[in-house]
Amino acid sequence: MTETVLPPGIDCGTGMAPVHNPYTGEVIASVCTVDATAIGTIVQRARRGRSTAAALSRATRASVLERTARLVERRGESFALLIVNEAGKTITQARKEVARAVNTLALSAAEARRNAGEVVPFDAYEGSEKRQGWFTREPLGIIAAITPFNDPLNLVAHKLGPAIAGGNSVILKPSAHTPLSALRLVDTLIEAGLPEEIVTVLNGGADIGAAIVSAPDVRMVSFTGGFATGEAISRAAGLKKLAMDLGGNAPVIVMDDADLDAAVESCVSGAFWAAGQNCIGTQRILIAREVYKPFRDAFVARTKLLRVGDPFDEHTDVGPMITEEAGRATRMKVDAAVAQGAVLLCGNELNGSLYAPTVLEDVPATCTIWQEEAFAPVVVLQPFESFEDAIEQANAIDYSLHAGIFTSRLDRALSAARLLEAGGVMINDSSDYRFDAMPFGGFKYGSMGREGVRFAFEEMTQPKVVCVNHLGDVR
Ligand SMILES: NC(=O)c1ccc[n+]([C@@H]2O[C@H](COP(=O)([O-])OP(=O)(O)OC[C@H]3O[C@@H](n4cnc5c(N)ncnc54)[C@H](O)[C@@H]3O)[C@@H](O)[C@H]2O)c1
Repeated sequence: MTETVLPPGIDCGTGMAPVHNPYTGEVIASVCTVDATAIGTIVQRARRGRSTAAALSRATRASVLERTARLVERRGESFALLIVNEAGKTITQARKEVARAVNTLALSAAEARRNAGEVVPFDAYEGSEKRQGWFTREPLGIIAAITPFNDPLNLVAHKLGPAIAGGNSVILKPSAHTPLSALRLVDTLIEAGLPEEIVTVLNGGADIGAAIVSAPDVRMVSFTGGFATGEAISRAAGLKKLAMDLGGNAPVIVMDDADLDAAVESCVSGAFWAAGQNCIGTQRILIAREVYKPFRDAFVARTKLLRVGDPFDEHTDVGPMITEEAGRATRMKVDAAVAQGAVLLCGNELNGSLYAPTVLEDVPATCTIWQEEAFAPVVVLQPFESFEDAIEQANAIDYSLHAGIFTSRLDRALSAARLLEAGGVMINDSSDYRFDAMPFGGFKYGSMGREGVRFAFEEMTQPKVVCVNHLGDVR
């Protein structure tokens, strides 16, 4: 499949860029790219979009989003195939992503109808009894949305849905690896009735990304991606609102009283879903010393059963990494850990872009694979001596999106929920559980703002207070 996809409304300035299937390496499409010289035209269009978007009633925004959700659902299989083709997710995982995107769009429509502001209780305070008022939620204007490769549809829906619901215009730059799902989603929004100038999709890399985030008319940058890119964006953006959904290195604690079978099953999925290219994927499993050996043996045995291969095959559990280079970089990090004393229990084999699910133990805490986000199908097993030790090890890393704990004791579960420094604590689930309506984001380094439709909607709108002074008596 080779096709030319032009972003609506912008001329193809710098030529075409190939999009590759990560499994076969085949070019599946060519997309028109733009560079920083196009930024003036882009912002001009976004300004027009801003006025159009703000003038749409909430009812219109909601019905466009509802129609889009229905269209995406109806064409679910074709969206899923596109995700497999450009991102290399397995077909089963791609179908789940489509279902989640439908929900994200439907939630956004509901938010457009629901979240209209609040009454401000002026009259409840002495001295302001003569006043009455409320606040509304107003659009911010132009929002720059920058998205990563790993959930090429749903993470785009998480930006566009709330932004449109809030009456904003958007300049969207999806990952250069996976622009096709984003382009198709925007086409679908337009088909559902969204005026074209409200969303401008741009294909390209860091160059155009940096130009967008530094454009003065842009009021907010909503970014999902890695720490280094987040740092570059925060330096370039200047005085703009920033929402930063960055990486993780998620810990899951397995207590001695846990249901070990459930913990193994859930952690295998948590570690290797989407070939580990998942910001809340389980990277460090901390296991009570008493159950370390049975957990480890069962975990490694279960991991070895995973079928690695063609993501279009319904039976495949683990598809490719986004590029062969990402696989090579992962293997180097694992080799470095082994050279420093880590024990390889399985995996670390690279075949094209397929990287075998990898389990390590005895990893020195100084290793990159312990300290930093792997974003790969690699997991580290580590025993702990006490609950306090587990919490300390879990919290030792400065990147913190989600954490998990398996235990049958309610007191331990609730203590962990209180003590784990993470944006979400999953009890009897691995770290990678996410429901699209919940507040989603990290604690600690770099994290700013929250996604999850209601929360993103609030980030992407601003309150405006209206206060009425009753000059006469108020009864
Ligand atoms: N917290 C979350 O919700 C979440 C979800 C998914 C992925 N992620 C993170 O995303 C990362 C993986 O995705 P990736 O490799 O695509 O991330 P990345 O940071 O390399 O790229 C993300 C996006 O930023 C763009 N970009 C690159 N340089 C830029 C610049 N200087 N200015 C503006 N834009 C620029 C890229 O082209 C891409 O569209 C991982 O770290 C993962 O944890 C986070």
